[in-house]
Amino acid sequence: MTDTEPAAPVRETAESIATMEIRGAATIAAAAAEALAEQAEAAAASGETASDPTAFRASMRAAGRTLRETRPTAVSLPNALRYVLQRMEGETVDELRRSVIGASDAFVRQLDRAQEDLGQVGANRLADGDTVMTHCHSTDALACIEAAVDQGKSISAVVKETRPRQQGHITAEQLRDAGVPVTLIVDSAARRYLDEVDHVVVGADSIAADGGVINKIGTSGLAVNARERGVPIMTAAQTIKLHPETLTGHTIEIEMRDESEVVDPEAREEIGEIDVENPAFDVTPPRYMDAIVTEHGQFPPESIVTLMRELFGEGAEEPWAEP
Ligand SMILES: O=C(COP(=O)(O)O)[C@H](O)[C@H](O)COP(=O)(O)O
Repeated sequence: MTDTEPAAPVRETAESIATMEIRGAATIAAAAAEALAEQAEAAAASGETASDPTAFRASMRAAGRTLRETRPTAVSLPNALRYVLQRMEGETVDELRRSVIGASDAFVRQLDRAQEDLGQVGANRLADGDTVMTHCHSTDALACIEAAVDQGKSISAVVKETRPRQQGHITAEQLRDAGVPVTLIVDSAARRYLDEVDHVVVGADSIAADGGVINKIGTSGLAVNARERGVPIMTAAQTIKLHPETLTGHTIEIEMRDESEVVDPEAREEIGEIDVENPAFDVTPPRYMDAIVTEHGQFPPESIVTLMRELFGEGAEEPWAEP
């Protein structure tokens, strides 16, 4: 490692986030915070960063930039980096190291607690005997369903497979392990099954100031169909999913992923000269979402801006940027 090049654990975490071995907004946030703690340990142990607080700080910012550049849509990633790097303080390398490790630990603990708390709120919206429909794999959404089961409610699930990467299979396995009877369907069967469903529960990668929910591609179509069938839909999202930059008019970048996730290279050869596009996320307008469930309670999407201001003020700092 040179003094500005992040340590191996940061590079490995960044690679795992980019290739989606580590995925899902909350999991990405925890991994990023933990990688910063590992960077602090490594930087305090060797080279110029071990004796020079300025070099140490620069190496932490560089690690933040490497992690930030992996995936653009889930705001939990920059929010995690912000939380840890804003709490980096001290005159000596040892003080700086300890502050980073303390902030990283506190962040991960808060994530777990927030998920538990929002799970209770989401569970209260579900009734004994309900069938829920899910999209993609969201640990926040699963927390609601699992909490409902823990409350003694009998819940069953219709799980969308979620092309192209089929994260629905992970959801199906986890719900099965929680004792929830699961029916797995292809995405295009969702509308047909909505008549048998009492609630749609999804997660979020980001929530915009106007209450728009950014989540796995297909969420917005599901929400429109759910509204048309009269099925309530909630987003389970802890507040690290609130996107502070949208308070000042910025839009959220939708990640475009490689076409090989949609068509395998052999089939691609055969298809020849056509465009293949693979947007990973979409935006559900607030009017199609019934509630955003957070660790602070549930909110109508249009009022989420109040919570966002309270938690993030008027904007977003970038403590990983070069001074
Ligand atoms: O859209 C996805 C995952 O997309 P990908 O698989 O592309 O990362 C999830 O619904 C959110 O990230 C919320 O997940 P969680 O509730 O676990 O934060």
